[in-house]
Order: sequence, then C-alpha cells, then structure tokens
Amino acid sequence: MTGSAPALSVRGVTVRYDDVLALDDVTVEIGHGTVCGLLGTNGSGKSTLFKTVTGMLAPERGSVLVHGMPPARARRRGLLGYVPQSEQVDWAFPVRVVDVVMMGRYGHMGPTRRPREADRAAVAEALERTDLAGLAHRQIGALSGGQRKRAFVARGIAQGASLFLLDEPFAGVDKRSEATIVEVLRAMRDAGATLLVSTHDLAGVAGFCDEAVLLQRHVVARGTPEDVLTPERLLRAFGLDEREGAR
Ligand SMILES: Nc1ncnc2c1ncn2[C@@H]1O[C@H](COP(=O)(O)OP(=O)(O)OP(=O)(O)O)[C@@H](O)[C@H]1O
Repeated sequence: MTGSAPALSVRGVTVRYDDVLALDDVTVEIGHGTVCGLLGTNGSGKSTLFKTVTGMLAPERGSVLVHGMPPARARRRGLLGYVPQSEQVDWAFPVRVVDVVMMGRYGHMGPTRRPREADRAAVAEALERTDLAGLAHRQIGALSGGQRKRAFVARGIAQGASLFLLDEPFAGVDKRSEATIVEVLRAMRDAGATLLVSTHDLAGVAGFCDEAVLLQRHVVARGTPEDVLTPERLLRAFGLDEREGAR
C-alpha cells in the first residue's frame, strides 16, 4: 500500500456506454477503516462506479486510485474485494462454497494455484466467520440468497482485501444472513478495512455506515448519513419522504 494515500480516490470520473452517460464527473474519496454507503435509485450509476473501481471498465475521463495505485495493480495484490450483485453471477456453474472462498486465495498461491496450509487455514477461518463451515461442500447454486452472499463475503475475507466493494449485499437476503453479514463487515472495518456498500436499505444506512454518498450519475451529496439523508434529498432522489425512507 502507498503510505498515507486514501483507501479509495475517485477523481472526476466520467463513464459512458455508447450514448448513455452513466457517471458524470464523479469524485469520491474514502479514508481507511470507513464504511461508506453508496445510495441511489436504479440506474443512478452505482454498479458502473464499482466496475470502474475494480478496473473492469475504463473511464472516459478521470482517475481511480486504490491505496494510491491503479485498480489492476491493487487487484493483483489482493487488496480489492468485490461482492457482485446476485444477478451478475451464473449460479448454475458447478462450484462448491469452499471453492468460491478458495478463489480469494488465488493471488497468494502463484501460477500453480495449489493451495498450501496457510490458504486452507484462511479459507476455514473465513467460512467459520460467515457461519458457512457446515455448508462448505455444498454447490453454491443450492444455497439460499443470503448464504450465497455470505460465500462471496467469505471470499473477500480469505483474500485479506483492504478495500471491499459490496453491490447490494442485503438484497434478497434473509434476516439471519443480514445480521451475520453486518457483524462480519463491522469486524472487518474495525480491523482497518474500508467498505463501499451500495444499498437500497435507507433505514439501515444510519446504523451501519460512517459516511454516505448519494449518487445520481454525479455525486448529489456526501457526508454523514444524517447529513445526506435529508427529507429534501430523499424526495428528490427517491420520491420518498423521510418516514417512508425509514421503513
Ligand atoms: N452495459 C451497458 N450498456 C448500456 N447501458 C448501460 C450498461 N450498463 C448500465 N447501463 C446504463 O447506465 C446507467 C447506470 O447503470 P448502473 O447499472 O450503473 O446503475 P445502478 O445504480 O447500479 O442501477 P441498479 O440499482 O439497477 O443496479 C443506466 O442508465 C443503465 O441503463
């Protein structure tokens, strides 16, 4: 990692899909050990921002630095963890939970991808922390939505990621999995990791996030959840008043 560089620095990023302007001059900086909620309606650019931060999409303008380095280098060093939206994963792919979590160790294994004792121990610990040890040998496609999310969170833990991007981690998740995920994410934050979490769960943001960013193709507001989730902004961005947002 590069000295005192922020965990994530997004500066003036513009991304376009042909004629659709998905992100317009977005600037976001997140410090170490912070949980930042990324809020916005469908189509506001949240997934596009994640894909740009992971290096899957190249911005038309602007720059992204993860711990002071370009996304590809941060990814190679295993610093960047990503929990995708469920719809982006092919659940029919025949792979067991333990294999998904072991993928987090690939960056530690070298080209042979042969797990060593330290890799197996990291995977076992990640499965334990996400309450998945009993399901380690199940096919990922046979799990519930919440268990699948936990498997991807476990992959990030096993990887030892220090910037963790979670795209809608609570969507389609049962209460027990939600509580486990929140507990695990808090522990990661307390251990110094930085988390950027996109969510529609406005009511949960104040309890779970240190900061929030409201995105509508550009950054509409940024600050503490209380500063960002004002009645005017909720109304403008989501067509909600504050009481509805808190449900
Ligand atoms: N591959 C693509 N090709 C063309 N347009 C796209 C593509 N992916 C996203 N878009 C468009 O870019 C804009 C931002 O989409 P994005 O998926 O980033 O939003 P989002 O906030 O993640 O939405 P959601 O909450 O529905 O996932 C939308 O107008 C969307 O239709």
